[in-house]
Amino acid sequence: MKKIILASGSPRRRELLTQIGISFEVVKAEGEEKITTDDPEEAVKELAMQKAQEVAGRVDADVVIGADTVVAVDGEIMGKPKDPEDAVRMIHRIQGRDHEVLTGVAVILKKGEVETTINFAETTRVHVFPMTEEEIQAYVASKEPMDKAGAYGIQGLFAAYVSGIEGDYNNVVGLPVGRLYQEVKAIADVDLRTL
Ligand SMILES: Cc1cn([C@H]2C[C@H](O)[C@@H](COP(=O)(O)OP(=O)(O)OP(=O)(O)O)O2)c(=O)[nH]c1=O
Repeated sequence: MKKIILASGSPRRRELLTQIGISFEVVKAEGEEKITTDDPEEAVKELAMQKAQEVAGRVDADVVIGADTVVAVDGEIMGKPKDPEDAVRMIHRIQGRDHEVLTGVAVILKKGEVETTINFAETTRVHVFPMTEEEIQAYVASKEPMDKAGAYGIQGLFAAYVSGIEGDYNNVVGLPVGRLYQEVKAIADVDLRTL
């Protein structure tokens, strides 16, 4: 059996890869990633690649998958909230309007001496109902926002405030598994489920 590594500590990404029948191990990337651009698409691609490269550099594997998710609204990139006040600020920015969730994906594949890299960003538009101050405070008090980009989880309590999305739902949760699986098959001729 060839070795696939997910370079992410996110339980959501783990569940999504497992859901489509991929067997893998988790090795969380260490150190701080650095963004060198303020373009959200380029930023998430860069962050995902840094995570995948860090792990591929120290662990022997056939495939390493890195990912990073951010929320973008009016050109502002929002990662995870620093504290509850930051979470309140982020929810204020997205309530009652649309924003984008971007997940960058990086895959490093090694076949003998040949190394292939795949790096893309997937964007999903999310529409959020208007929220009252009480609703925002109660949502942040639930602690659900604290480990999530943009301070919300569409798969959790926050679903009560989502009126719709355009694009891949799994991308909002943290990994566009369909596109990931298909791109690896098309570009590297590798089936991640049977590798
Ligand atoms: C917008 C949104 C984000 N998220 C999550 C997905 C990611 O886990 C997290 C964004 O943080 P990331 O920094 O992308 O990932 P991570 O820190 O969880 O894991 P690692 O750095 O080890 O790869 O936000 C949701 O679960 N639901 C949502 O609706």
